[in-house]
Amino acid sequence: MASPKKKLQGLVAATITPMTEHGEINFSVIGQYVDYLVKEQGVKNIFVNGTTGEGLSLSISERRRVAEEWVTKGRNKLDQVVIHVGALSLKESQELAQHAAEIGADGIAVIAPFFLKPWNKDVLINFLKEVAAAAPALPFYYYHIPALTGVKIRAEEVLDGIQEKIPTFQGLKFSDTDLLDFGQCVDQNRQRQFAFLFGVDEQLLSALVMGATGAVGSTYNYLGKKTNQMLEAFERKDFSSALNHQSHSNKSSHSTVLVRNLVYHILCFFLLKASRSGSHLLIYSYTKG
Ligand SMILES: CC(=O)N[C@H](C=O)[C@@H](O)[C@H](O)[C@H](O)CO
Ligand SMILES: CC(=O)C(=O)O
Repeated sequence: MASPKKKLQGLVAATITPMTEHGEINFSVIGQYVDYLVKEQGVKNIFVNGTTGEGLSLSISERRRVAEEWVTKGRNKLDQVVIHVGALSLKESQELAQHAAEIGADGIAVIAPFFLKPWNKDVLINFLKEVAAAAPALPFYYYHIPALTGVKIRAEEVLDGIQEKIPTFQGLKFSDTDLLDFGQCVDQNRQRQFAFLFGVDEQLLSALVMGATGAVGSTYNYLGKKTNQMLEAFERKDFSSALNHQSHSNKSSHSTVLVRNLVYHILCFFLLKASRSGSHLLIYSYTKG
């Protein structure tokens, strides 16, 4: 059984799922990957099987094995391992939630079902509640990513009264550019100890101003160290350095795509030979600008 955890804060790397060139999961590099994140990037929290990890493109049995491997290899090295267990099937999602608890993960996160979509807040909350109930001892995070799920219910609305429905609710992973919605989530839950984890890496500084307590993102796989410098600058109220850090990271992501892709490809050379969803999402998102 998981013990009540300290709050998830700071940077959380959304891990890539390493693949062999034949499209099979390459479990053998996960130990190395953990060491790389901790030693080279100063990142000690991970988010597994999410968007970056292509969790929705893996089979349930693969998702279980990937989660197990990260938890095992991260033991005594990482602070927290959060497993994304969202799925279209409630049963599968519950199975993954229960499995995450059994293997000793530190939390679970769930996106909204995205094919037959919940049409209002209550329908969404009921789904999330059923999944959370399958892992009653694990902190639960709602993963808001409307651009990919198509579920546009504002996060502020979802959070309103959520703890009464989901006692294990511990925070929000907010992957959207609507900083008004994000700010209202923070503002209306000030007295609660929720984690407000921002998920649009390019706008993290703005989200910090609005009250983000941490960030989950793909870029922290290789910009972790630099982003930690930005967090430190923000903490000491050196906003001009913080802005320099953000601009620098963004420049490599959107204008000079090459620099960032180079770093990414070096990382991928060691970790990832193929991607389950065709061209890797990261490459897509880095080159789209
Ligand atoms: C769509 C997507 O993958 N979003 C990620 C988190 O949710 C981000 O970490 C982005 O990958 C990142 O901001 C780069 O564009
Ligand atoms: C960024 C993130 O949280 C994800 O890839 O799921």
